Amino acid sequence: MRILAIGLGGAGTRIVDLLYNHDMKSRVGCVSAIAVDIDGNSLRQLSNIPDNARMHFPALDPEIHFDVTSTINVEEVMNLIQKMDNFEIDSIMIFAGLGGSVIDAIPQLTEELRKSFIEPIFGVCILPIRNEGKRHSSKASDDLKRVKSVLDAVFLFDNETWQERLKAEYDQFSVAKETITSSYRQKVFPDNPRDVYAILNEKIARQIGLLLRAGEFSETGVEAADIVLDAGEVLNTLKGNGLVAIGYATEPLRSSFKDRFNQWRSDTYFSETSHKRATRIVSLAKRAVYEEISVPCDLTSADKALVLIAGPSQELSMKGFQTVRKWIDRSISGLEMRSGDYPVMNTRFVGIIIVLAGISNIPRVTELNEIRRQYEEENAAEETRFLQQNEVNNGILNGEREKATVPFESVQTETGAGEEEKDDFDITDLFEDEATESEYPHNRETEILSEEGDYTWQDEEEHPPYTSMEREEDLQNRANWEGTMAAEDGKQVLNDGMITLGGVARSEKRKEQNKDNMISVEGKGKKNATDEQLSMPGRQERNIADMTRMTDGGENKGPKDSIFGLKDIPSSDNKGPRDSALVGEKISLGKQDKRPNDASFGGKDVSISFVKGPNDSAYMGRSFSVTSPPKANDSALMGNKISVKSSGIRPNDNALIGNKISAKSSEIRPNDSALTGGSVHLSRGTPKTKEFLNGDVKMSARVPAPKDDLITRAERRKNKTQTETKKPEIKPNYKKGTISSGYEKESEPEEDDTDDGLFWIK
Ligand SMILES: Nc1nc2c(ncn2[C@@H]2O[C@H](COP(=O)(O)OP(=O)(O)OP(=O)(O)O)[C@@H](O)[C@H]2O)c(=O)[nH]1
Repeated sequence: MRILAIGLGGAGTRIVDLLYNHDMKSRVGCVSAIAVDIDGNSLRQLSNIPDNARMHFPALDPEIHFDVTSTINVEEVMNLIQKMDNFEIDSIMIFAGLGGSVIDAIPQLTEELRKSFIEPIFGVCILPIRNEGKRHSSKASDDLKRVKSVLDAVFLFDNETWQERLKAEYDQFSVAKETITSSYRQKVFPDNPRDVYAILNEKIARQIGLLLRAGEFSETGVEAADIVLDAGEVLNTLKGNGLVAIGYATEPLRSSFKDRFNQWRSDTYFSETSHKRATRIVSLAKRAVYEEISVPCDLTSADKALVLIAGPSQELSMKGFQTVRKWIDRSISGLEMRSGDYPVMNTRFVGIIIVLAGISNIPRVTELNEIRRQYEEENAAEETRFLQQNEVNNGILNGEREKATVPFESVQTETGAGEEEKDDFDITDLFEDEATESEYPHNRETEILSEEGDYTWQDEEEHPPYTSMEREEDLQNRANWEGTMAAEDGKQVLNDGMITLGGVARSEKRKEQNKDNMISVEGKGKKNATDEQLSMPGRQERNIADMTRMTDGGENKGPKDSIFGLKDIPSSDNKGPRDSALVGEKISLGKQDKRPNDASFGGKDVSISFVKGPNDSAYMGRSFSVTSPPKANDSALMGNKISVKSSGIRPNDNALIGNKISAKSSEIRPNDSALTGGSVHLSRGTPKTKEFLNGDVKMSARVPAPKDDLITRAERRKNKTQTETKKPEIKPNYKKGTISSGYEKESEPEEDDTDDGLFWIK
């Protein structure tokens, strides 16, 4: 899927920078990137996005109030986008950190983009870490509501979850390696925020990048992509579906000499280990959904899903795959589930990607909303107290001494005065308080309060403008978080130059208040093991998913179409399967009254007799045998081995493509450039072309002669044979996976260049 990636702010630009880097390394070229920020320092530190694609909009004076939406000139951004050499894109993706300031530009930017692009616009948004403070989390909650309402879908990635998870993983790894003398093998979780972000960004870029690269080729014409996935499949899963999460889990395959040797052992060996391979796919899927997911969520609240498995074909267990499909299909609340398997040769990994779209239950989002609610309540209480205190002060200034001496709880609390101090109230205390409090940015609210007499930030949809003062506080909170992270390990905080800290001084008291504002959300238990799983509430009135064995389709109700597959599909049932129903290693249908309609057949061995002909691009697989059907019309037959017997009507278009084609007793010959393949056998043809037939192409008696390319090709082949030119075997460009939109492209053998699975699928 080709995208225009727009990075906004520190988080957005850094992630897009990395995504762009991965894209260049993979030589696929499906990402066109620009970075927009108000922080020039952060922009300068990017290392991959070209300079002319970085846009810096400095605030006139960061110390005074500035509005991000007017600071960032959206028209200039649009000009740059239009000037860019934009290839045909399938969608636009905007990357930004929730709770930051630059994300405020999304609504405006989206509005402009929609004027020029009809492609869907998605967001990739980062949820903040808890320690960044209540105000930050509260703004993140507001931001999410706002961007969700203007974008077609929003991918979420939770910094908090992933930071904890990776830290636990690193800790576990270091403990495990303590016995090893060479310290360089120890992985230590960094305490520098920049390095933490770098690790998190790597995860995000990998999850998103792999999904994008699936289905793209390198421009050089070299078959760099092993997976071809129709971008439409991904877009259909995402579009109009609110919040999206991606789960991505991989497992390295053992590559000892013995294992390599075992690859050449008999089929019996593989059948013995088939259960093991199936279990691996299932456990990878569980990991992808429960552990390695961009934001932990309730699977049963998802509306749509997309499942892809990839790896060496002999390791991809169809049984495991079908079990996973069935599990996901039954678990999600919606009905749409897409899936595909992608055999990738020469890789040492097996992996799975699971995309869940339209999720309604994401605990972290609920938590942010709750923090926002609490924060607003606290703000309201504080403002009320402040107003009351102002009134008291005014009373004192007006000489109303008695009014000032009225016991006032909040004043006592603020000053820490005990009961005995009640009578010794000193007017100077109030002035001190006033001086201290004057630093609090309350002017606007005070005005509102004095006018309306009550606090009015109750409207859920009303978002108070994000002032530069608030921004400074956020930055301060973030600095606290950075400090805390370092302090945990007793290490010095390094100045990473990545995040510019604001320069507005605050009183000690205000800092204390900030501390109070820090949330104390019920902490997650420290993860001790990586296999710890989230336990999500199960869905009511659903069968318990069978994760280990193949499950029957269900009692009296017919199984969903997507459940068909595997070895055999019963041939006696007259009710034809509906949709993309037939996927499996071996499919056999006989005497069906009703033809299967859509792109129904995908599998290794498909055998169909006496069926009402499938009409679309129905047959795709390795080996086909079609007996006496009405003609297959479109580009129907594609596979390694195609055999058409007694066809009443010829297949017309570019119908036959495969390694080995055998058409017997065809009454009418295929006319167009119909026959393409390594080995073509037509019987009952006219003898006149015999002189041209050589090598793999044979024609006998009564089939009308092919008059198109075939003759030329046969002649060419003959000449080549005569000059003893060694001719490489002709292979079709595409080899079928198991869904209609998924093709495996055969690529040159290529060694993995990393051991982390990053480029094992390009
Ligand atoms: N994963 C990840 N998250 C980041 C990164 N930088 C910042 N964040 C998170 O994103 C949130 C927004 O931060 P930024 O993107 O730096 O904010 P901004 O939009 O540039 O606005 P400022 O508030 O001016 O910094 C922060 O609260 C962090 O939680 C990063 O490089 N990677």
